[in-house]
Amino acid sequence: MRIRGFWPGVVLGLLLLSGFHAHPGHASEMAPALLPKDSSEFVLAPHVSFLHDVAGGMRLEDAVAARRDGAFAPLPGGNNSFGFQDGAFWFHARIVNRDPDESQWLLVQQYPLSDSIDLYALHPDGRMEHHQGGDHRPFSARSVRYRHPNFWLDLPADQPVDLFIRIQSESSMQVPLRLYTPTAFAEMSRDVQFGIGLYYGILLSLFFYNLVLWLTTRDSSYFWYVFHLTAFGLVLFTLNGLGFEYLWPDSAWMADRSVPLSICLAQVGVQQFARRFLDLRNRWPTGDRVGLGLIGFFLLLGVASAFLPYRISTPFASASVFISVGWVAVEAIVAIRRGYAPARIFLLAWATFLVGTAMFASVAFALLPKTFVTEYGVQIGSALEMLLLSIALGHRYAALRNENERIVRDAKRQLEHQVEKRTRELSEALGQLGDAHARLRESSQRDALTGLHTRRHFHEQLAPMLEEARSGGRPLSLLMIDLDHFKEINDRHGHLAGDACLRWAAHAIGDALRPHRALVARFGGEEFVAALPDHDLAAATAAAEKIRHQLDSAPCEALNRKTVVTTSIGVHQIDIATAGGIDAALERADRALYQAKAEGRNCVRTSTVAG
Ligand SMILES: Nc1nc2c(ncn2[C@@H]2O[C@H](COP(=O)(O)OP(=O)(O)OP(=O)(O)O)[C@@H](O)[C@H]2O)c(=O)[nH]1
Repeated sequence: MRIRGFWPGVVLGLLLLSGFHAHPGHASEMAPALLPKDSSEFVLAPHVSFLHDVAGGMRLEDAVAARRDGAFAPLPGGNNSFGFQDGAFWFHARIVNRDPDESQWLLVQQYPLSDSIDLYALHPDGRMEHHQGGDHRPFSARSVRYRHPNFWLDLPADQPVDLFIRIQSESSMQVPLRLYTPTAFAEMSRDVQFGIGLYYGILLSLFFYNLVLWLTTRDSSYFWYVFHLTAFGLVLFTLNGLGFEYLWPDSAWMADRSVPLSICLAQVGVQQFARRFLDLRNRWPTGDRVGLGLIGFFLLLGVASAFLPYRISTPFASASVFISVGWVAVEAIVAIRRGYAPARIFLLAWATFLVGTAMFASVAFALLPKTFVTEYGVQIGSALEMLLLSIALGHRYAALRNENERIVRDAKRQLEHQVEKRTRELSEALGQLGDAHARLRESSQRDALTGLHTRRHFHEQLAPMLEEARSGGRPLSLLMIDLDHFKEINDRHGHLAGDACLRWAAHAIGDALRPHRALVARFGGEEFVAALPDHDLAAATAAAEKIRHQLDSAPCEALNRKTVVTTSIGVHQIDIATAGGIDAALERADRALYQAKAEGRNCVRTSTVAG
């Protein structure tokens, strides 16, 4: 596989843009090319002389005459490349075939982009063969269906044949001419086709692999990788002459435009892929803007190359490639310095491509010997580059996935922490609410003035006490306690003093009944009620007496005044076997109290009625 004239062609093209001209004064007769016996291929360059027909109007007769006049000159420095030139070039070589067994030879112009090639073979017997080739002629016109222009030559043994070759081309002017025997050509082209197939096979498998990855992940990096790979593949396809052979065999227009167009597309792909892969927008905004600028430039140049002459658009696009390629390397280095690990493989990939290309260019400049690795540097370098970029994409994907997983993990941990905190706060609030509720319940069960239980709470508590007494077969008694002549206390000492006396009496009752495990409540006004578990009538009466005595024996000291407060108490033992209910029992105790009041107050009376 030969790629005459891509990177080295570009460099040479730029160097030689000014062009070489034959100087008639230096004309010399070249030694004829002697094809030795048993040879199978032959490089023609050392035997080729040339004439630059700047106006392009010379005909064969003129060229023959000019050669006779010594106007043809040897190739400058043996170099068969002239860069971009105006007009036409005439080349001449005299060939003498020394092999009587091999009269059929194939002349191959190993540069696929020449526009028009006219080959004239002048035989000593006056016979003249004329062949035409180049990518401005249909592909089907070629002697052999091959990516390089080629021409069958009849070279009878020991007869000098003068070859005059006229080349006119908008692309670089190159004449890497080689002669092959049919067998040698078949073997050479088989090996080359195998190499080409291998190379595009690698590119195709990477293409489909990453295409599928793009379709499944929808990560645009994969798309731009595939774009870059396709466009770069197209550049080589075009430069190899395969574009003309397989894609546009009849289109001279496409043959001319495909080189600058594919170069521009490849650079758009490279820049866009680098922007996405390195995430320049976030990592290096200035670099990102320069990348965008380059994309805009190559897009414009791509469109312009449809109209610009090939000799302007191609060298311009090729020279711009150096800036673009260098810039990508700068972007990768900046990304690495900013701590983006996947950019290392990216840079390595880029380096393999650049080294491969540099090796290839060095061969063209004769700086390195021609070996398999150096000659196929661009292919090896670019295949390695594509492979490494594919690996880099995988790494980048893994890095992104790990980052995502880390974010999800962190978010989950934070959420758990939050939930834990909120649960703690909630249970604290619930605890406080429970306390408040308990306090509220307690306060609703207590009488505000005396601190004793309320009548309602007494009712609620008495029911279970009664039930307990019933089930245990134990006695339960009630006391109805009413302060005597309390109205008088209020009237005489005022309501506040009355309140103080009520509180005092309540405390005294509570203190007196504490040893009795009694349930004590304010029944209303200056009346109190008490339930005494495990007290029969006698025990309850004794407790009542204790209360009555306690109040009677010590005056209430309220508002600096001593007030005697006496009390009347009615006692009733609930008949737990036949009791009709709480209200009935309370009424019986109340009746006993009434009796105490009626019998002079400050005394204890018991209920005689069962129930
Ligand atoms: N200071 C004060 N007085 C109250 C309170 N509740 C009721 N009283 C008073 O207690 C008095 C009860 O009067 P009565 O029902 O006539 O009974 P009494 O004067 O105690 O006479 P007897 O019960 O028949 O001995 C009324 O004057 C009520 O105003 C209270 O919370 N504070």
